Amino acid sequence: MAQENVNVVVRIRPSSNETNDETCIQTDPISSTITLTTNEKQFHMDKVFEQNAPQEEIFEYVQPIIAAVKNGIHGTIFAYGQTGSGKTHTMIGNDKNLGIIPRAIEIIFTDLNEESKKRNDNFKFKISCTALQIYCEKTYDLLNGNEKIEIPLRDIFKNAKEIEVKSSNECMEIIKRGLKQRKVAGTSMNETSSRSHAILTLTLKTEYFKENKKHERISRLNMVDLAGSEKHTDNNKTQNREAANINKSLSTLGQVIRAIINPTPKQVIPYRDSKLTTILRDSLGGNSKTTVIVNIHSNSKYAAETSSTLDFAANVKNVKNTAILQEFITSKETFTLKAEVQRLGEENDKLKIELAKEKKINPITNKINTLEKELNDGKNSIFQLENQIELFELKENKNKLESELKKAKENQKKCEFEIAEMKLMIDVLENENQQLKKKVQTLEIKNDQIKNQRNSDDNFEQPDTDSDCICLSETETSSKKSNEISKKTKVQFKTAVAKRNVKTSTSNSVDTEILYSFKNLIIVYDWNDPLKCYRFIKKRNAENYLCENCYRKPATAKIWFDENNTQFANVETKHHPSCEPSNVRIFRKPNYKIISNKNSEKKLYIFEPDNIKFYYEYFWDPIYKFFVFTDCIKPNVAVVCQDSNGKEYVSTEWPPHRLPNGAIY
Ligand SMILES: Nc1ncnc2c1ncn2[C@@H]1O[C@H](COP(=O)(O)OP(=O)(O)OP(=O)(O)O)[C@@H](O)[C@H]1O
Repeated sequence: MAQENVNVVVRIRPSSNETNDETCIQTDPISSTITLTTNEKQFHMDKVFEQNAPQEEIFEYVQPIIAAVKNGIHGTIFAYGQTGSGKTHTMIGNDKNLGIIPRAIEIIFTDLNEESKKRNDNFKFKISCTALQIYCEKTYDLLNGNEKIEIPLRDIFKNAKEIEVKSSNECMEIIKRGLKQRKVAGTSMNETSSRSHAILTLTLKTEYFKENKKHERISRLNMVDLAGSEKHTDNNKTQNREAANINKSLSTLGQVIRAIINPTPKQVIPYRDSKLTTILRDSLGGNSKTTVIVNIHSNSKYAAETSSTLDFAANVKNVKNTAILQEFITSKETFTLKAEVQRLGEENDKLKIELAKEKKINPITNKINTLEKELNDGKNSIFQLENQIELFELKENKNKLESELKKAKENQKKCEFEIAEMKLMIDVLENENQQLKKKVQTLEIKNDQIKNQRNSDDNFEQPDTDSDCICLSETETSSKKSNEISKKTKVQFKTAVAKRNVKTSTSNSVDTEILYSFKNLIIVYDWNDPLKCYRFIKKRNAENYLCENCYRKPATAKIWFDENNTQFANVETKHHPSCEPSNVRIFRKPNYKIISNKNSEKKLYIFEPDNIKFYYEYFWDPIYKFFVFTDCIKPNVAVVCQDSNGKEYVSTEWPPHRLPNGAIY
């Protein structure tokens, strides 16, 4: 669960009938800001309750904490402030104006009873209460009927008397009786001033079964009415001692809060420096949802106390708590076995008592033997049941581990399959690479031959005279071009590429021209649209070529030669998945340049349509009679064609399968 700040609200008590009722505060209820007019200090709170705020409104505000407690989360509500500022009024109130404690008890009982009815008794709850007071740094139990017995601080809630209550009325009666024992006295500022801190705790235990599992939740609601803080006093000696002790515990409370919000390395939060902070340990910086109600006077006479109270409030607001759901889940079997263990344990205890009695009253050995045997049987049963519990828990653990192992194995299989696929792909690429190397070698030999030929003939191609011009004016997109190309152009386009015939198509397959063939790679035209093409690759030793897009679901393409020894590809359209073909794009001058260098090596430069500083460099393939670049995994080809008017243009797959080069000028 996430951390959340302690919630801090200010409640201003109505001004008393004093002669000087000049106020020392200004409030802004919208921004929940309170300003001390004496020093213009501003304090931002979570909520500011004006003087006339009724008890219902305060209770409404703390309802989320009570709801959380009902759902298994610890909660604390405490009132802090100067003596006579309205803490007891806020927490306990009177018969006409009930405070938070009686209202909380009432709503908890009502809601849990309703829940129990609603869930057809698959919801049980138990509520118990404790009431403590801390007076002059000693902790007393207000429910044990003897106020003088101090309870040891260690495990205070175990040592305090906890009374299970069945109804809100019973609970209130017990609490009222306890509170009567609380130390109160008339001070100069409050006729019935609380001279002790009162800590009332309700412990809620709920249980229900869900999917054969028992869910138990145990949460506490602490409701604290602190003793009043006052520095000056004109009271008697006892009251001065009380005031000193009250101030000591409240100043430790302040130190604890400052230590929580300004932590330093190796520093220990001084919770144990006072009884109050020891008990409230979980409520401040611990496992609890906490709201602090800060009660103040508005009268300027109390400006100094009000200021220090608001300083305290501003500090508490920075304390962060982490409230965790207090739930314990046990499977039904474990629960039943545990109950059985408990029953046998109890039986065992009874038997022991009986045995002891028997020994005293009647020393007949037979009876003793029988009882001892029963006792041993009981012990054995307990031992067996405990073993069963352990076995059951181990089995549960084993099942969990097995299912985790199964998942891990499945994952491993997936990974192995992926690795196998990758290896296959690497094989194909390596094969391609080798073929490319061979091709380069062949080209180099060819090139040498051509050079020799040219040297002898002195008959080489002149460089293109337009080669310096790179200005682009017109680039035709494939879609536009697709509409423009006439049937005749198509035919010419195809003829110009490879001078091959389009074969007749059957329903399942079509014979088509090969735009480019590179042993393991063929690029063929889309049989319907010469502005689109498909790429097919061949696995090692495979007869057929596979669609490069949907590599795993092969669409077969096979290379054939007709009677004129013309190469063509037969593509099975039926099995071809709906892969997007690559676009073929047409470029017209000056969007491309063909340049021959001194060695008569022809190169084609196609300029990036959107940025003429970049270009793609293609090398002339003298064998296949088109341009190609092969320095990437997927070679691209570009063919020089003529349209119906005899105008030259370049057709190529677009965009190419690599990044463009830098600008040439
Ligand atoms: N909001 C309020 N509305 C009406 N009466 C109030 C309010 N707050 C306080 N009072 C009255 O003021 C008196 C003093 O209040 P209360 O005893 O609650 O103060 P306190 O902060 O608990 O003081 P101490 O710390 O001395 O115990 C009581 O008579 C109480 O009824």
